[in-house]
Amino acid sequence: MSGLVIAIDGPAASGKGTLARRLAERFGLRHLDTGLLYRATACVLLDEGLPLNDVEAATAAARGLSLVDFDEARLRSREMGEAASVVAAIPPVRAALVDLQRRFAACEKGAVLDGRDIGTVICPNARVKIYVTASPETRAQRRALELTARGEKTDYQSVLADVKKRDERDGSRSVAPLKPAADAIVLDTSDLDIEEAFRVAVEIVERAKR
Ligand SMILES: Nc1ncnc2c1ncn2[C@@H]1O[C@H](COP(=O)(O)OP(=O)(O)OP(=O)(O)O)[C@@H](O)[C@H]1O
Ligand SMILES: Nc1ccn([C@@H]2O[C@H](COP(=O)(O)O)[C@@H](O)[C@H]2O)c(=O)n1
Repeated sequence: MSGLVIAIDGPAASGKGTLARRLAERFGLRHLDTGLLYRATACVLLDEGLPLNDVEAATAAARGLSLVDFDEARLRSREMGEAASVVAAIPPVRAALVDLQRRFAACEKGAVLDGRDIGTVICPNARVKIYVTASPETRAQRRALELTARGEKTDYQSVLADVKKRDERDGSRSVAPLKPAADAIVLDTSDLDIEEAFRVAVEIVERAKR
């Protein structure tokens, strides 16, 4: 039997990265936060002073990515999340990143990947698919707290506007739009703290392993 591939998808700040990291630790698997790939692609364009809709430059940046060069703290800024969702809507950029993600998932033991299209496009045969969501207001509150703790100047209303804009852009693009796979289990964390959400996610994985 092939390895245990766990696909975690969901909108911005829903808590999928937190769950993916913890599930990887619990089940002894590698973890890939695929959002970092799009953030890193956008970062190359911003650093070179190029527009985010430059298809050729964005595609070349995606093809040239090296996971080891990531400056995670910088990539996780609010500016980079917004820029990532612009380059992520360019079909050749997405195509350039497919193999890298599938190779990561093909590890013998399996892997945990989180993003927007893991269960629908990257790993349609994943043994476990969880679609993590929460209300926009809850997600904005969590993200605003996180950014403030990291020293980024921010306020709840503008983070909420960002979250809604990103939902709209990610959900309406022509290729690999954000949506739950038909066979995903939807986990709404609006009324769950991190521990509660993790307990439910572990149960989902344990059930799928049986
Ligand atoms: N169930 C929860 N209750 C409260 N806070 C949470 C919960 N899950 C995650 N968080 C917090 O919310 C913030 C966003 O979580 P996380 O980074 O896991 O989301 P994400 O979906 O991976 O975001 P992104 O799409 O931007 O990568 C973090 O500060 C995290 O600690
Ligand atoms: N599989 C994925 C992962 C991410 N994206 C796009 O990148 C943006 C940033 O992602 P985060 O998870 O780090 O917030 C996101 O808004 C998406 O536009 C994607 O398209 N597919």
